[in-house]
Amino acid sequence: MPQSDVKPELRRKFRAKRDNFVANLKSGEAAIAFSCLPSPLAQLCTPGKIVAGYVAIGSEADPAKLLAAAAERGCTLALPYVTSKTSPMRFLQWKARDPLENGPFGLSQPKADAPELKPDIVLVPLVAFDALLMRLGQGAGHYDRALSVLGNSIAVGIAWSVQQAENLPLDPWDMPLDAILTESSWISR
Ligand SMILES: Nc1nc2c(c(=O)[nH]1)N(C=O)[C@@H](CNc1ccc(C(=O)N[C@@H](CCC(=O)O)C(=O)O)cc1)CN2
Ligand SMILES: Nc1ncnc2c1ncn2[C@@H]1O[C@H](COP(=O)(O)OP(=O)(O)OP(=O)(O)O)[C@@H](O)[C@H]1O
Repeated sequence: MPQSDVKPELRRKFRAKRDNFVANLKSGEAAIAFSCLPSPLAQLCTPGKIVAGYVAIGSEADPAKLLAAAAERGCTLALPYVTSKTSPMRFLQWKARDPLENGPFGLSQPKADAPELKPDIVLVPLVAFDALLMRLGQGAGHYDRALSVLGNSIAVGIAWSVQQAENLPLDPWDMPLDAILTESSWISR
């Protein structure tokens, strides 16, 4: 069976795990999670680097404080912009106080006319990851397509530890991550 056919069930399972984990987090644990850049990531966030993040929805790990820390270090920020499942994703510039607009799938996105940027570092949302640093996303292929054309960018998955899967099913287009940051660890090659 094509690997894609087993992915929907895995998405359901790991979204439920993530929801359950976040619902049971103590408020102190939630407050410190993803609140500062781990040193390998801080070292990459030098002035002028372009760092793309995302606006978390639901129980996704929230990179907002990591983005603020990168901006504090002189990085330029970008957020993803999509219009549908099938159209390619672009990264648009975003500054801390710029207003966001409602996009599809309940997303908050920069205004469509913000400048398009090519990120050096991409903080990547995910549904599940494995020890080989492969990821399962929302199923639209937005990040697989974006990462495949970005070339030298560094892709860092941001996830709760319960999102780690034994072995994810892989399709030929799946793009590996360079590292994963969870609330309790930094996993890299
Ligand atoms: N916060 C966030 N922003 C992001 C992504 C993401 O995963 N998370 N994306 C990653 O590609 C892109 C948007 N792509 C998406 C593609 C499909 C669905 C989607 O089908 N969502 C389901 C509900 C998911 C759920 O239950 O958690 C839906 O709307 O039915 C969402 C985003 C860019 N921005
Ligand atoms: N580089 C690519 N070029 C064209 N289509 C692609 C590419 N990468 C993935 N796709 C398409 O995206 C669809 C979804 O792929 P998959 O189910 O692996 O998504 P995902 O990894 O969960 O999602 P995402 O990458 O958005 O987080 C597939 O139909 C696949 O054909």
